[in-house]
Amino acid sequence: MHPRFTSAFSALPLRLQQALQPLLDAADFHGVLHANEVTQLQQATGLDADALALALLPLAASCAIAPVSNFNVGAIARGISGNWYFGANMEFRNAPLQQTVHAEQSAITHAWLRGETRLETITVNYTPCGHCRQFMNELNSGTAIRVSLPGRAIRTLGDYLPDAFGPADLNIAERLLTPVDHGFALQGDTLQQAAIEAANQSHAPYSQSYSGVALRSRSGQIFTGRYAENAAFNPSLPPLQAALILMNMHNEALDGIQQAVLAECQTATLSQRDATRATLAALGCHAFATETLSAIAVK
Ligand SMILES: O=c1ccn([C@H]2C[C@H](O)[C@@H](CO)O2)c(=O)[nH]1
Ligand SMILES: [Zn+2]
Repeated sequence: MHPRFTSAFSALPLRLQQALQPLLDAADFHGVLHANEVTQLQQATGLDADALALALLPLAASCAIAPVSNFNVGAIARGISGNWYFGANMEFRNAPLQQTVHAEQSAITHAWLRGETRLETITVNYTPCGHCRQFMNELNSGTAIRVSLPGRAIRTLGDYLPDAFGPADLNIAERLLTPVDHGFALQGDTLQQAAIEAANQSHAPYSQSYSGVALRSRSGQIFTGRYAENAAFNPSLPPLQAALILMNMHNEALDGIQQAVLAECQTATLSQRDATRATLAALGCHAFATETLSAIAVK
């Protein structure tokens, strides 16, 4: 298993360790537990789904990158497919705190990028902050998503976010996780096409400034991220952060990005370009060159 899991793994109940070991040892373990694996783990441990997710939280929290706070937050998003997705907070040295990714955003975006279309429950090791509650209120599950925390009764987002402000207040019907295709033509090389494809699936109903990012990692793999806007604007997740979430879940070091492409419309109201370049530079990636910078998606 990846070394970041070993310490948390060794503190898990023995039966859970035994059932988990082959899954974590698989070379293709990328922070997802498929529905059949979840069932298998429940059978082996006798835990119900909620208790199992709580027991697994220390593993998700092991994926945290928190050089500023040293505060590791782990989350598990549970989709209607039955698949579970790990998430963890990510902080970036030499960048503003605003670039931080919260564990809940990580787990939700992880699920979204892997094609999950609705979430039922999110399990987190700390009470979700206001920013995360607002981020979750963008989901197509609305305030019904179940929120499970250690030592607390399960409640819904509605309980944690009463009198919520959300997309409906701006007369927006689109919701996060409902599949969309903005129809921009794919063009350019593989990385550019991946970025455009991500922009096509981005959630930007407030600005229509669709955007996507594609990163080529040290191992040569491509990771894409979609922009996820929020009705309250500030909790929006930039496309670079989404791609970094996937990269982190794939055990790839964030400081090993070889090349990055941002796809966005030149005529859009908003631009991710400068913020993306700055955060990439903070990660030591300067291959956000002008020629690859603006893989302009053409409708
Ligand atoms: O709901 C929360 C609250 C905080 N954090 C992270 C953000 C930051 O990295 C650290 C300190 O706030 O904890 C989360 O991931 N989720
Ligand atoms: Zn938060």
